[in-house]
Amino acid sequence: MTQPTPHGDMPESLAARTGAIRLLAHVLRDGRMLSDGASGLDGPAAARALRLAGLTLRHMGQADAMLKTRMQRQPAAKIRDILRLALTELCAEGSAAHGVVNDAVAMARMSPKTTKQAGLVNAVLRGLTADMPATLAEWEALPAPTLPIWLRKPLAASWGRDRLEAIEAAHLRGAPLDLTPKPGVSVPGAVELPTGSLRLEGGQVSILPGFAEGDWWVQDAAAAIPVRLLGDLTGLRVLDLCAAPGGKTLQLASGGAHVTALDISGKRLRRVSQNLDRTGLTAEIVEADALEWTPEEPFDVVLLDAPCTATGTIRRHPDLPHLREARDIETLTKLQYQLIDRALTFLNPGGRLVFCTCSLLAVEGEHQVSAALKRHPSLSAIPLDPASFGLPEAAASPHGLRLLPDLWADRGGLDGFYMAVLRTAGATPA
Ligand SMILES: C[S@@+](CC[C@H](N)C(=O)[O-])C[C@H]1O[C@@H](n2cnc3c(N)ncnc32)[C@H](O)[C@@H]1O
Repeated sequence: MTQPTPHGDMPESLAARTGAIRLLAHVLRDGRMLSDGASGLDGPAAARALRLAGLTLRHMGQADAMLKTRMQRQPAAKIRDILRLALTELCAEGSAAHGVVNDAVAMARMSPKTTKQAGLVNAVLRGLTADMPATLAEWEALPAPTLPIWLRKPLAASWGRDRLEAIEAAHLRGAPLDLTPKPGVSVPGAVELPTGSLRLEGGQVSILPGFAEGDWWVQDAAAAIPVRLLGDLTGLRVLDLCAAPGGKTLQLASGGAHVTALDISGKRLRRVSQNLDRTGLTAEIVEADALEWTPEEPFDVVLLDAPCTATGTIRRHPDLPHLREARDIETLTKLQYQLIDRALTFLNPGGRLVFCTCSLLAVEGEHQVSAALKRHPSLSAIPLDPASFGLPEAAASPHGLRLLPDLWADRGGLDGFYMAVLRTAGATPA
């Protein structure tokens, strides 16, 4: 007799695949992020569903190219997702063919709307799995998936075609698990990067040693650098202006600063509070629109990790190219410029503004800082030497540091980021 599972009578593999199909629909048709966790599952099946949906989004270009030659007409959207997932599992994961095909057919049969197309799913997948070596050779010979044209164009213009292709290859490889440790903390099995972050291949975060003790937090190695640019933080009054979910707030507090963590989103600020509780660190939390809020006293440092397209995090979030649009750039760059000007009004004379964005686009990084320096002639950019922060020379950039995901390919890469430190005129605070 079949034992009941946490997913009713469904085995975990079928539950995870069903969850992945649900997630693909959320991203591709409802425009929701994968991280909204809408698979309807929990525990290991939810984690597997999320991983499968992400893998399918990463390889969607290849799967679509292969499916196109095998079907005369476009099937229903859900059937297309079932086939994309199956093909990705077969070719990119090397999953066992019988399980993949049986579950794909079972998923097609689950709904009256798609059950009639179960035969098509079966025929296409049986055809592909009949000669797996040939199918794999065809998959391998396909061009690597590319970014949407609205992103490719500006990236090729800023970084060149070779670099663009290297970035796209890095997106396909995915990302390791990076941790930012409190001073003196190490994690068994983790490699220490020259920038100070600890790197693991992956794993369930909440069962890693030191999680419950709050010894570290999850933060991409690139995202951990902006705070490191500030050096000693002891006793400084620091405003983390767009703080949630709080990776940089934790770094600032752990470095001995008096931190005010402000964000417009109360929901996201709850994550900052949870992170502070777990790590035993403290910061004053403010829920406000930075463009309207005014502090009672100025700050020595403002860290502005501005809202942006987040295109630097595509290797972790393969849903982003499907959710963002070219028109987002204009809205976000306008907000970034307003936030920079607002942030400068919060500083003491001689105070420092760290501006950073996890974007691949120069308009959200280099151009913003160049324009701010022109608008405010008394502002200066503090020169940053990549080597002083453990980074390769390729990270050198006008006024700041530019990280792209193809850097450190042999170590597992980095998210894309731009960062600069600007100083206002006047006395330097102690
Ligand atoms: C890139 S995220 C910040 C990530 C964060 N610094 C970290 O390291 O975890 C940008 C944040 O800006 C916030 N935000 C957007 N517009 C804002 C505004 N007008 N005022 C304050 N926060 C804003 C968003 O809610 C979001 O949490």
